[in-house]
Amino acid sequence: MNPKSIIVIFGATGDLAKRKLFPSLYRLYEKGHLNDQFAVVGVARRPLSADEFRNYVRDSVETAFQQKLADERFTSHFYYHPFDVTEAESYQRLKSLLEQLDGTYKTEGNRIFYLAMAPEFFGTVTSRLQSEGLTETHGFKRLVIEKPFGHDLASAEKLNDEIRRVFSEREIYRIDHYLGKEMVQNIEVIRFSNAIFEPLWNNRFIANIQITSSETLGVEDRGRYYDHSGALRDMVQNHMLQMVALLAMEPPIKLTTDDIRHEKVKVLRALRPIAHDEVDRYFVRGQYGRGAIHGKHVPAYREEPNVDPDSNTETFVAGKLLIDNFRWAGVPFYIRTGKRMAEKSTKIVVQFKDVPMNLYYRTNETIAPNLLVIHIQPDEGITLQLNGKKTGESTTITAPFQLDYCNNCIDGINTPEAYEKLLYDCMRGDATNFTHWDEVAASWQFVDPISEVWANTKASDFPNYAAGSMGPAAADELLKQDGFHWWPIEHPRP
Ligand SMILES: NC(=O)C1=CN([C@@H]2O[C@H](COP(=O)(O)OP(=O)(O)OC[C@H]3O[C@@H](n4cnc5c(N)ncnc54)[C@H](OP(=O)(O)O)[C@@H]3O)[C@@H](O)[C@H]2O)C=CC1
Ligand SMILES: O=C1O[C@H](COP(=O)(O)O)[C@@H](O)[C@H](O)[C@H]1O
Repeated sequence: MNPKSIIVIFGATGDLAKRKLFPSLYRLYEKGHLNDQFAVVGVARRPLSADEFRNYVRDSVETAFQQKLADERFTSHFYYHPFDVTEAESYQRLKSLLEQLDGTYKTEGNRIFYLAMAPEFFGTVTSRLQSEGLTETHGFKRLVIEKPFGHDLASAEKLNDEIRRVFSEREIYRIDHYLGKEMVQNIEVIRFSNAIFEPLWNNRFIANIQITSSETLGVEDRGRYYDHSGALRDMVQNHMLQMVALLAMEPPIKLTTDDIRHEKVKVLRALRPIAHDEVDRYFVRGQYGRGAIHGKHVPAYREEPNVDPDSNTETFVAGKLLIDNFRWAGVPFYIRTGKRMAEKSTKIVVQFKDVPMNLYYRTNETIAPNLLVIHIQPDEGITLQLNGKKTGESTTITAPFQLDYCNNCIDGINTPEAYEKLLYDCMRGDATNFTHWDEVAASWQFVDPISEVWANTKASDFPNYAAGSMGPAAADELLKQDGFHWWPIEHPRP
């Protein structure tokens, strides 16, 4: 089914639209997932003509794919409507444009409003869309909303109340772009379609689960936003907890949006709350100092543009999460994420418990644990680490070996970009890979006490990790005290 819709992008001249949204729409168009019954209207303040905007879109696509567009077929679907979203009058002209385009492209009154602009505008835009009649349509109306969805539970509730006055929960698509990643979507398939995993997927057989999402980039030009956010709000509240939920949820009754979300919410609600006086025991914060990444010297976080030179903001978080339910009681989920780390890598390592009796036991030799590694990015695939006889040695000497499947090594397969999948899902009305309000609320509830403690206590040791390292030593201690260690994130492909 090819969806028909007008997509209104608020913030169409911004970084997100340019780097992600236009290229993703182009890929959908090129693959034939969009028929000709679609139009995109860009909204931003700067005065561009329709032609200038189309050139801007063309440029963004050509930059993303490093190839020239052959003709104007794709960009001819784009329109531009310059106005300041805080001014009520301009919405009437936008309304007329949408009605006119609806006739031209036969989009049956279907409208997607994509808020790709600063969150302070989310409430204003949604209420104006209603008061000026843009949401009165005979087709569907949907709201796509970018992160951050609030900066704590109270602000998220306020924002949610504002948008729920205009859009029902079913019409709201809260973006978490990790949910659009191929291998994040693969987690449930790996778990629920393999007879060898599901029986072992519990506290009887799993020792711990580790999720690492490390970046080599610093804050780039987002210092103003990031210095008020930090890694806990920027990455943990959303992407990291979403991955925890997918790894820990019960098998849903059916693979429907509601059933999957229901199971994820149950996990987030079962996270053991961290009391203020327990934060130091379960969580570690870090901030990068100067260092070198892949041989290039980079400045400390406090030296980045638009960052307070005395900033207390964390650029790294490691945490130990416990899920208080029958399946996971006693199994630590370790998470870590940070900027300016040694590698760009997102990986999940499931460490299985040791065999009950080590027949190959020798005083100075230990048997390696079985590991299931889910490679999210940049490499995609899974590795299963098993043990076998060490070649050429007697049967008492074991050695680990890896069964390796590489998803993005297959010739001709070009994994769709997360935004491409999410835009297409939204156009088709599939909200499975978007976050429900209950998930957002439960995540903030978990994260809030940690950010409260960190906001109120100055980290005396910041900066406490060098750019280009794997974070502060305390993150290693977190696992060491439980008898574990972080598994390496580099994974040389054969
Ligand atoms: N960039 C990214 O990689 C990511 C961004 N996000 C989120 O996406 C959203 C957009 O981010 P990003 O694109 O980086 O932001 P930018 O600052 O690059 O872009 C903001 C956009 O909003 C427009 N704008 C600002 N004020 C007004 C106004 N009063 N009326 C109309 N338009 C206005 C700007 O255009 P003009 O100046 O012409 O008005 C511009 O198009 C944010 O919520 C961000 O958190 C989420 C994940 C990643
Ligand atoms: O949402 C965000 O994610 C990016 C990391 O995304 P990835 O797809 O490159 O792993 C992060 O850089 C950014 O700070 C954060 O807002």
